[in-house]
Amino acid sequence: MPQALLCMSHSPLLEHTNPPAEVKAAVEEAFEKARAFVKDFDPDLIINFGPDHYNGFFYDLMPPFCIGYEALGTGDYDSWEGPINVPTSISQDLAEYIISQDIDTAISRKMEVDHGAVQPMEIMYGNLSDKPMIPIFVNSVARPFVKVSRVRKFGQAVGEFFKNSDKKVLFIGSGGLSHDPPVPQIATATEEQRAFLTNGRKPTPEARAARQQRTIDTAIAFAKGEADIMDLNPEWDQAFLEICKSGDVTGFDALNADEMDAAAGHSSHEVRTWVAAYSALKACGDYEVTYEFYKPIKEYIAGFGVTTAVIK
Ligand SMILES: O=C(O)CCc1cccc(O)c1O
Ligand SMILES: [Fe+2]
Repeated sequence: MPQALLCMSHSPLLEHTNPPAEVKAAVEEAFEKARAFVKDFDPDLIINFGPDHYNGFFYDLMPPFCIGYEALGTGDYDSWEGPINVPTSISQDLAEYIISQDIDTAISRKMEVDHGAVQPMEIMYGNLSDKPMIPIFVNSVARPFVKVSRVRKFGQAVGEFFKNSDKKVLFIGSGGLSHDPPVPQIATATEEQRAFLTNGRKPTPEARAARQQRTIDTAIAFAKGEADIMDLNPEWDQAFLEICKSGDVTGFDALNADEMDAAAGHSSHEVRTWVAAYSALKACGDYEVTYEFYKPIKEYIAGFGVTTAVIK
């Protein structure tokens, strides 16, 4: 059965800040195009490569990759909260296949996934309880990072597993492109932030609300040119989109984490989810990108991209 791909940026600010009406309309149109694509492809199974922002994964135990056997949404920023419809036996077979290919992966029987992982599914389907989905965590904020070539090989192994599947599989990647939202980094964290990054699971409602308000305030200031975060980088984003469209996923290998921090912001590493998804699709066959949307949107703190692709 065939495979397809949807990669898109996410932002918890979609419902919290107000870009100009034409920008909102353009984003809504991109979502509509993506929904039509997904509806037309009508997958049996979703393989969802998602990041996490210290809602499900912390420095008490930080794997580069983790396959969810069972999972639940953390509900941060009013995202999906509670159980997700994960086909556990397929997750298990996938993990067994990946390690048989000399690629390591963590697994979780209770994986917690945040807004970053669930937002594409919420936009496509409105819930995470109907369509079967295997959540795959790809570490995209917490150093140390594996090389991008490793993410490509991990994605490739996932793709190979589904190449001859009897199910129609949609690979989703969620995140990016250039952006630098106010997520603390371990290297520059205060004592209080270090404690949160290591042990911040199940925040109090007050702590969660404060964190969310800080992001919203930063986005509003950023749009006015007044925030102390790095600018978006449309040139970097376009170059990344060119690699996606080239069909040569080894082109991702040249991405380097230090350079990405400097050029595209400390959350640009979320494109690792795209690298994994595109590499998975490529393992199933030569692909073509059938739709691309891109706009740098300060109110969402995101170089905002949406792409779809199919096997040629
Ligand atoms: O509070 C957070 O954890 C960061 C929220 C956030 C903001 C803008 C773009 C993103 O991709 C994102 O995840
Ligand atoms: Fe994010």
